[in-house]
Amino acid sequence: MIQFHSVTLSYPITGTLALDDVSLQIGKGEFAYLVGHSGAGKSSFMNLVLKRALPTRGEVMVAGMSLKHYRGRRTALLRRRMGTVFQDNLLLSHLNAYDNVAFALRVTGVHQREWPSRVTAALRTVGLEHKKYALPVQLSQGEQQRVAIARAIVSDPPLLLADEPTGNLDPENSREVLKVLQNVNLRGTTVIVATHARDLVESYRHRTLTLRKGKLVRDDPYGGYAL
Ligand SMILES: Nc1ncnc2c1ncn2[C@@H]1O[C@H](COP(=O)(O)OP(=O)(O)OP(=O)(O)O)[C@@H](O)[C@H]1O
Repeated sequence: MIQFHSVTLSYPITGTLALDDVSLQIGKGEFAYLVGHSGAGKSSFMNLVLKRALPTRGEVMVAGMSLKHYRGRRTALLRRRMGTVFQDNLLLSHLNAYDNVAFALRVTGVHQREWPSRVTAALRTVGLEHKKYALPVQLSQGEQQRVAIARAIVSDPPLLLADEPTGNLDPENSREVLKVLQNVNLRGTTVIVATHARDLVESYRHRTLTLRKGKLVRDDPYGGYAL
């Protein structure tokens, strides 16, 4: 699903070396954590996969195709095929949970006739079917994050990128969100989670990639937090 071939990212202007000669492969259907101290390069990794940043050297491939070959409209289409969940998932405050999730289908051009079944299924996956009429303000932070996950998966993306998805959550909500991400993975979606949450990485073991100062220093197939 993702291949990095000797990828270096040095940000223009500041010249910061965010990723340094990183090579790795993440297969279809895998669940992988990306861990590392602040500034280690986790978000930069995500930005490269989303083609929000371009490698200074090396090559990034997604679904077997080099991102070099994606331009303009195709880049936009590629991004739409990736679900993203971030720490601060801003739901639209005037829309209820259902409409927030449906909004993702509207922008991807899915026919309106398909919305009810798909939105309901996505809300069911995150355990919030019963809260579909709730506005974001009426939901806990953990529930809001789960709506954000429903929004990210409603268009059935083959790949889900989650950058600090539990960053704002207490331990109980963090575990709920992690379980939801695991369920999404069990349905076949490749899931990559960048996180600082040592307890989650230790409790819910998956392949763990460790970055240190932009270098990939560990790749543990059975997980474990080794910072
Ligand atoms: N747009 C940018 N321009 C210049 N430097 C940047 C930019 N974004 C990130 N950096 C730098 O690149 C390095 C890697 O940052 P990155 O955000 O990828 O780390 P991170 O592991 O995600 O950190 P955190 O856990 O704090 O989010 C850091 O030194 C950071 O200051």
